[in-house]
Amino acid sequence: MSGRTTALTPPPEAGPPVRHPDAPAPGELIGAHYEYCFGCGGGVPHGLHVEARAGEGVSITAEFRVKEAHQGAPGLAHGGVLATALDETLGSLGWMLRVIAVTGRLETDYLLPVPVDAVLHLRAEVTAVHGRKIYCTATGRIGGPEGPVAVHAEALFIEVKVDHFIENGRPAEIQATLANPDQVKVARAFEVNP
Ligand SMILES: CCCCC/C=C\C/C=C\C/C=C\C/C=C\CCCC(=O)SCCNC(=O)CCNC(=O)[C@H](O)C(C)(C)COP(=O)(O)OP(=O)(O)OC[C@H]1O[C@@H](n2cnc3c(N)ncnc32)[C@H](O)[C@@H]1OP(=O)(O)O
Repeated sequence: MSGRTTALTPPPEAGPPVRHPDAPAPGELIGAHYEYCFGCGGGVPHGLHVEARAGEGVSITAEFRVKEAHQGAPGLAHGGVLATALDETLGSLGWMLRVIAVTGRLETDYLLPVPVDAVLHLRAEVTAVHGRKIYCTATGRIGGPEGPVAVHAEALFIEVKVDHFIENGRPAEIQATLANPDQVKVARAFEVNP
């Protein structure tokens, strides 16, 4: 495709991604990383409620059902919402590498309109890693897991420590999160000590 930025092309020194030995088994459901995450949290009524599963290698599969609250045009999903679904799926790749990573850059191609009530079948994979930089791609298909590609993304995620959230998040939510044992368990899964 044209117009790609060089920032999304791994440098020659980049290495292949390595699945962490403690990564969840293929097919295993990956729960929400944060209850109030707009992408995956159960505590957000109009959120996307993306449901992700570990894939083979360093990959993730996920599903997102487009709801009325996600429209941009009559009966069609908003492009930003679809980018969120891709971003969320890509973010879950951290579970396979056992690192926390945030989106640095996300480029999205919209190939087909996605109607309300459609299920977007998502798949993301890491293509290369260079230091803290994680190069990855994702697709969203409609009509089934093997259906036509409706959206495609290329992204660069950057590894961060849990301090990234503690230093930058609004204190009220950070304190509530650190007081929640389930949430601390999620952070521990990444071998960090909040
Ligand atoms: C307290 C409780 C904690 C709760 C959380 C617990 C657990 C979390 C668990 C799981 C998380 C799991 C899943 C998450 C899933 C989905 C969420 C969706 C993902 C998101 O929605 S996440 C939100 C949006 N995201 C941001 O909010 C980032 C804002 N941003 C920054 O916070 C900084 O910008 C940062 C940290 C990215 C980098 O800052 P920095 O100072 O650490 O590092 P630096 O700038 O040196 O960059 C290092 C190297 O990356 C290159 N680089 C950086 N940015 C680039 C860009 N845009 N384009 C091209 N290259 C880029 C540089 O060029 C350099 O490259 P080089 O090393 O070659 O020089």
